[in-house]
Amino acid sequence: MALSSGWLVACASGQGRIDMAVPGMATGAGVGAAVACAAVVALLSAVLALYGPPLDAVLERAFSLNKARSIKDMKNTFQLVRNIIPPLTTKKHKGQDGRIGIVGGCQEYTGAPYFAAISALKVGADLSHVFCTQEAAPVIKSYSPELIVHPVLDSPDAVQDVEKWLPRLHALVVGPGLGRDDGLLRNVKGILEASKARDVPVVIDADGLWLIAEQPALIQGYQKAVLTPNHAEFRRLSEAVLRDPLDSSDPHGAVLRLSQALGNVTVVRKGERDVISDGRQVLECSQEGSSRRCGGQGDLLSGSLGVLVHWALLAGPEKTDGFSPLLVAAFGACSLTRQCSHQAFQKHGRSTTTTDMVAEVGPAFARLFES
Ligand SMILES: NC(=O)C1=CN([C@@H]2O[C@H](COP(=O)(O)OP(=O)(O)OC[C@H]3O[C@@H](n4cnc5c(N)ncnc54)[C@H](OP(=O)(O)O)[C@@H]3O)[C@@H](O)[C@H]2O)[C@@H](O)CC1
Ligand SMILES: Nc1ncnc2c1ncn2[C@@H]1O[C@H](COP(=O)(O)OP(=O)(O)OP(=O)(O)O)[C@@H](O)[C@H]1O
Ligand SMILES: [Mg+2]
Repeated sequence: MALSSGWLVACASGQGRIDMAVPGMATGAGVGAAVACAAVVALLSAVLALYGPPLDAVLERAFSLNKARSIKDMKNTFQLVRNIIPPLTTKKHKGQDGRIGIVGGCQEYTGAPYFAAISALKVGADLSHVFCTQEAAPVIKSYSPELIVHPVLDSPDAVQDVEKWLPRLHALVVGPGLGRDDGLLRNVKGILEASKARDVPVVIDADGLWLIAEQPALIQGYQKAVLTPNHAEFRRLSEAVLRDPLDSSDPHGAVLRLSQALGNVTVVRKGERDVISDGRQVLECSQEGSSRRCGGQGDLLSGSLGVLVHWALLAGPEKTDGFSPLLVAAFGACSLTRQCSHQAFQKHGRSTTTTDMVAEVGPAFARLFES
């Protein structure tokens, strides 16, 4: 809606973009004009209170690129995420929108692989497989009938058992709830090598990053890998790969350097702001999240990213306008996770847990990418 004598104000609300026209600025003079101005300011304030901050302010918070790109670029980056999302049509068969594997789940940790696997489904994957230890399998199965659970990770044939599924998987998320048992990590090393040999994209998180810090050569130069370290994991990786204490004064540079040292593997450093780099460009995502730091939010991110990586690679660089598809996928997963956190917190406040965030994946996805 637009009025010829009015202002067009663009706001981002929970429901997406809302255009509102504010009439009356062209006619007033003197006191009349001042009153009209005050009225417009009051009206705008009320509108902003109702619908949230202006779109540009939302985007400014959500994005920055080497501090030099304009708000137009920020809008474009959300658009690039939209570009990689496959259309829902009646012509597809089950599996086409994503068959994602999660490698993780052991005696101690069953929640993490569940959060990653269910998030992949909620984002839009068709099938989610969990490869976990024998003991963890019945527990993970009992959380959800939607997951396909393979109790193979601690078997002597673990690598072959997972390898036979690789031709049918579009991406693998390695590490949520894996634990650090030496035997399990040896099997995961074999699974990573098999995935690289078959060109399967991998997202490496949590204890998968512990393995990479021990043996960076495992992932060196693999262009279909994304690492998603939290604060502690980033420090560990940086110190192992760069052999220097972490420089906390330059967060963008630190991520850029780690990515470069790993041969342009994409790195997503999670934190108050998420910093993403492929060793060439740096993106920052500070989409409004929440102050709740309950466990499992990173698992939601890595599971979502598994799907988005598949979609981005399928869409290809022509849809991502020169950006690396993995960079766009990572930006999408970070903004989605933070938006889930924001929405869940609005409903549940301090009692928010990752289960509440999983329930927000659909609405948050629609708000960010489908409105
Ligand atoms: N429900 C489940 O099953 C879940 C299972 N999970 C699984 O647990 C496994 C281990 O993963 P992880 O992330 O706990 O391991 P790790 O790298 O040792 O970091 C822990 C230490 O790092 C520190 N620290 C962290 N952040 C920091 C910060 N911002 N700033 C400063 N310090 C920070 C912090 O140190 P502290 O404060 O305790 O001294 C903390 O003790 C893994 O398999 C994972 O998937 C989780 O996914 C959650 C849900
Ligand atoms: N201080 C913060 N403020 C706002 N958002 C944050 C903050 N720290 C992390 N996040 C967000 O929380 C999500 C998970 O990041 P986090 O660092 O908690 O991962 P994690 O430790 O691997 O989680 P998990 O408990 O699943 O292992 C990311 O989307 C990140 O952007
Ligand atoms: Mg984690």
